[in-house]
Amino acid sequence: MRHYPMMVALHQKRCLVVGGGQVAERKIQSLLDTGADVTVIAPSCTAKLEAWSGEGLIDIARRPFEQEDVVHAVLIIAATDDPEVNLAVHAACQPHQWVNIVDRPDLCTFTVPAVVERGDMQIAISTGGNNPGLAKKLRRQLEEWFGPEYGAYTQFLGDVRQRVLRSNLAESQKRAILIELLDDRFLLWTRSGEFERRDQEAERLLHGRDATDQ
Ligand SMILES: C[C@@]1(CC(=O)O)c2cc3[nH]c(cc4nc(cc5[nH]c(cc(n2)[C@H]1CCC(=O)O)[C@@](C)(CC(=O)O)[C@@H]5CCC(=O)O)C(CC(=O)O)=C4CCC(=O)O)c(CCC(=O)O)c3CC(=O)O
Ligand SMILES: NC(=O)C1=CN([C@@H]2O[C@H](COP(=O)(O)OP(=O)(O)OC[C@H]3O[C@@H](n4cnc5c(N)ncnc54)[C@H](O)[C@@H]3O)[C@@H](O)[C@H]2O)C=CC1
Repeated sequence: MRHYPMMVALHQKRCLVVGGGQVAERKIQSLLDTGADVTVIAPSCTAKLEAWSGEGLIDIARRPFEQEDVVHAVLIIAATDDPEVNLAVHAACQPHQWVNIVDRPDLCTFTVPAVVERGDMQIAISTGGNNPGLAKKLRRQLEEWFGPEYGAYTQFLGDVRQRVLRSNLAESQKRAILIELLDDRFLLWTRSGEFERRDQEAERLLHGRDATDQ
């Protein structure tokens, strides 16, 4: 059955990760980027997880998993190296909880995609569990195509779009500007650091005249 791709707001949501190894660390990194409230249950953790705990970014309970640990978590990831423990985590979860069992794709109610991250712009890649290595390879290829400028570019497009939508322009004019805004020149100016030129052109679009005329 195909999974539904969605971007989930996890800010301050309680997330439980059982296991504190390399795989757990990778999943936790992306959870922290969302502002999730992350608790880790594991007898031993990687140095990075210990460091995050020291900085107050995550809570670690340094002991084996217990069934009651899943209570109150909206999202649970079982990432231990013991298949039986991972199964026990799955068994403890309720149907309304989002569950990822790292060694049992068939039991996952969500899986984690490979992600190209450029500020607010994200490209998520799933292979439907067929080959995570392919997702990783495609992520690396796309990272070549979508450079770091896409973060600032997305921000710029968001700011101008908001101004267009809040303006008193006619709907047809708004639509025309939003289409024009996606012309590659704005991307190229962002890439080359010509922000003033880019922003002036955006002003010209918004006001229908040369911004320097003002
Ligand atoms: C179903 C899923 C569940 C989930 O974890 O959410 C899952 C399951 C499994 N992964 C396994 C192995 C590997 N996974 C990776 C890497 C990643 N795995 C990720 C996601 C997913 N992995 C979900 C499906 C995603 C999709 O639809 O494609 C990525 C994309 C996201 C992330 O984890 O952050 C991340 C790349 C991030 C990046 O670099 O961008 C590598 C490569 C490496 O580590 O270098 C290997 C070794 C090579 C190999 O085995 O292919 C195994 C066998 C374990 C064993 O051997 O016991 C299972 C279990 C099974 O398949 O049975
Ligand atoms: N889905 C994915 O992306 C991938 C999944 N895997 C699977 O993930 C598993 C874990 O891999 P790694 O993180 O590399 O292993 P690891 O050996 O680095 O870490 C295992 C962790 O599990 C913890 N643990 C063991 N028993 C526990 C218990 N009873 N309660 C709580 N924590 C417990 C350990 O303390 C340790 O922190 C592998 O066995 C493999 O099956 C492996 C690669 C990718």
